Amino acid sequence: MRSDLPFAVPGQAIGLFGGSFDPPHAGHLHVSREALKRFGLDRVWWLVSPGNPLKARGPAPLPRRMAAARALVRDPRILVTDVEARIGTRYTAETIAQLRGLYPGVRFVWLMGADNLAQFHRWQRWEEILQTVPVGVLARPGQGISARTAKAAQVYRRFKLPAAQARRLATAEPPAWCFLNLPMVDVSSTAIRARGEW
Ligand SMILES: Nc1ncnc2c1ncn2[C@@H]1O[C@H](COP(=O)(O)OP(=O)(O)OP(=O)(O)O)[C@@H](O)[C@H]1O
Ligand SMILES: O=C(O)c1ccc[n+]([C@@H]2O[C@H](COP(=O)([O-])O)[C@@H](O)[C@H]2O)c1
Repeated sequence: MRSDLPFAVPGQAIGLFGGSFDPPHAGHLHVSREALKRFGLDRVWWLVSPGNPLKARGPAPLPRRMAAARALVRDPRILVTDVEARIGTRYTAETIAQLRGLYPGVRFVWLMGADNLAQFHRWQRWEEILQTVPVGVLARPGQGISARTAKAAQVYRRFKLPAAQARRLATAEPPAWCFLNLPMVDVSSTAIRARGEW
C-alpha cells in the first residue's frame, strides 16, 4: 500500500463519500453517521474532490476545504482525504477503479445524497459504477421525487435493496443500491456561501 494514501484492512467495509465540501457542513456529518450505522460500515472516507466535473464554478482551493473538513469531523470512523488529487482522478468511475486496484479485499460502497442520484446518469461511465460497487443513497430535503424518477433509479430498479435490508448492502453483489430515508438536515454549501459564511 502507498504510504501517502489512507490505511485500510482487507475485509473492511468503507463508504466512499465524494464531495466538493465547499464548505463541509452538518448535513455531511449527519448522513455519514447514518450511513455508518444503517449500512453497517466500518469507515466512511470523505473524498474531498479536486473539482466536480459537472460544476462550472471552481471550488475553493483543496487545502482550504481539507482543513475545514478535518476541523469539523470528530468521529474517528470518518476519514477526510484528498486521495483523488493524490491518485490523479476526479471522475468517480476512475477513482473507484483505482481504489479497488490499490485496496484488494476492501469492500467499497459509493455514498451520495439524493440530489446526485437525480443526475447520476450524466456522470462518466455511470453504469460501470453501479456494476462495480454497491451504492447507498441518502435522502436529502426536496429531492424525494427527483430521486424516485431518476433515470438511474428507473433503469436499475430491479437491483434496489429494500431499506430494511440496508445492512446487506456492503456485501451485496453489484449492481445493488439502497435508498435510505432518514431524518433530514436542511443544510447546503450553496446556502452557507450565499450567507457569506465561507
Ligand atoms: N443536507 C444533506 N443531506 C443529504 N445529503 C447531502 C446533504 N448535503 C450534502 N449532501 C451530499 O453530500 C455529498 C457532497 O455534497 P457537496 O459537498 O456538494 O455539498 P452540497 O451542500 O450539496 O454543496 P452545493 O450546495 O455546493 O452543491 C453529495 O453526495 C450530496 O448529495
Ligand atoms: O464522475 C463524474 O462524472 C461525476 C460527476 C459529478 C459528480 N461526481 C462526484 O460526485 C461527488 C459529489 O459531488 P458534489 O459536487 O455534489 O459534492 C464528488 O465526488 C464528485 O466528484 C462525479
